[in-house]
Amino acid sequence: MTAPASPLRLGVNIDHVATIRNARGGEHPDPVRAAEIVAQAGGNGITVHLREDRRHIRDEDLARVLAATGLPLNLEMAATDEMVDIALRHRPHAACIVPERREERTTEGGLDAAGQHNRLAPLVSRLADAGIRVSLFIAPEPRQIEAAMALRAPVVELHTGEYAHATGGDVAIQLKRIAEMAALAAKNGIEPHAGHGLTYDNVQPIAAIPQLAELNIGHYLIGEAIFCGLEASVRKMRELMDAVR
Ligand SMILES: CC(=O)[C@@H](O)[C@H](O)COP(=O)(O)O
Ligand SMILES: NCC(=O)COP(=O)(O)O
Repeated sequence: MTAPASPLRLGVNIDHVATIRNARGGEHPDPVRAAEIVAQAGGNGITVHLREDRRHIRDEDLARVLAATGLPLNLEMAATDEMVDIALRHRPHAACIVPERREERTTEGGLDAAGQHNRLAPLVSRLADAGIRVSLFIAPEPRQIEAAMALRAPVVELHTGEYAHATGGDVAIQLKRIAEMAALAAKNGIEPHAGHGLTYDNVQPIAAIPQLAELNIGHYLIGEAIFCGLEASVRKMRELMDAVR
């Protein structure tokens, strides 16, 4: 008999509220208001990515977003001393280490945890020693899960971008990779999360993977919010996820 799947949390990435705000350089729309609406709509967490170039979320947003709701904050950040210092000052619930290339349009791949053990180990320790739950945003590959184990990361977030962009028979191949890596992570005591590029149309096969504990979804929800409002877009995503768990 298979064990029932555990509840699946929805973390809402509000970066692109700040993208729109920054387009005009003022204060509207405010990511704090977005965080409050996510809380009302049944989101389980807030995710923000403080990019090195500050193209959306900015330093001054962090304290305000943290104070806005009782929801846990997942701070996505590059593996740099500057970002670790910021995380230690703000003490978010979780810090998700992501790869960053200044010129990229979005986070195109996973963190090469396997190839950067020595660089990542002291950063992971500093965060963990401060009581911050460390997550590694990795491609769904066995060697990256093994690297997360070696780094004693309690969480991995599996990059779903290749799945989201797949077509035809490749969709099932990419889904299988994610399902297998979620199972491998869970078997080894690591809590698997997933995210990137998820939409109403592609979320359910991912949400049905029983080991996954959290999905982080942003760009699509903020885009849909333009048409139906943020509360409605979060509620609809929640319903789609709940329908398969
Ligand atoms: C790591 C990740 O997937 C998120 O940060 C998401 O991509 C939103 O930020 P960008 O759109 O700036 O990549
Ligand atoms: N880590 C993934 C995330 O936070 C949201 O990614 P996206 O839905 O904006 O592509």
